[in-house]
Amino acid sequence: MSEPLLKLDRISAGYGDLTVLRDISLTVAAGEVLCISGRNGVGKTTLMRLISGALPPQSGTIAMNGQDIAPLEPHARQHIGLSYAPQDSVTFAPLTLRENLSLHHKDHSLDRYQGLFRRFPRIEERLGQVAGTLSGGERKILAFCRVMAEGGSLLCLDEPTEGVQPENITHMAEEIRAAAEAGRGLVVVEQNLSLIEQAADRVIVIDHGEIVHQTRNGPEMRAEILEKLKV
Ligand SMILES: Nc1ncnc2c1ncn2[C@@H]1O[C@H](COP(=O)(O)OP(=O)(O)OP(=O)(O)O)[C@@H](O)[C@H]1O
Repeated sequence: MSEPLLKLDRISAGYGDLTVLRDISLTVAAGEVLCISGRNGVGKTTLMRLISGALPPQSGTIAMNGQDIAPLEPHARQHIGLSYAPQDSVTFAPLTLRENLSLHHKDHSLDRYQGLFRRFPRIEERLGQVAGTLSGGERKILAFCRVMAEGGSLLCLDEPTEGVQPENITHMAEEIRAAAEAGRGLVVVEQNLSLIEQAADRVIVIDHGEIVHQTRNGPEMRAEILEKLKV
């Protein structure tokens, strides 16, 4: 059998002496959407930092397509197909939307965004506006468009829907499903149950740095997640 796109085996990670994640094992296959949910401060962003390469593991292994990626810096992981949109969406405030979307591509072309512009027409309408004047939700959509167009085989999105209105959450879910159907794998940290229901194949709930529940998307999923999110 082929190796999963992403495999974490018994990972622990944290900051200095503080261990935030304990004994995390998970896989993501090509064509699969794995959502990670959990209450505030339980380690979801820490997990994304670990996958993206911003944070080294304290123990355990992390592999992409069977290759140990622990030694690889974030840019090297990006080079082998890992695209990451952090929770605090990286947009360059003094630059226009056009520049935010195009400067990191050699050809500076916006052609790769045509499908995304159809789903999020306000982004295309405002290409000449500087990103610093966007609302919080609009900035999240801009960052979402940028990462979805990056072309990575593994997309990691940290709370893409924060501050985004329901109609656009549905559009994000459609894009996520389309990416999965095109064979990409996605890890999406998300609290929004609507996005999870519309986009996930599977969901993992983290609490106190450990996986406390795993389930496939289905009629019982919402109730199971809500039960695990109870304080
Ligand atoms: N740079 C850091 N140094 C020390 N502790 C940190 C650092 N970043 C995060 N933490 C701590 O790690 C724990 C997990 O934080 P993390 O951001 O991973 O949580 P989260 O599940 O993403 O939360 P939220 O849902 O609020 O975004 C928290 O207790 C946080 O205070």
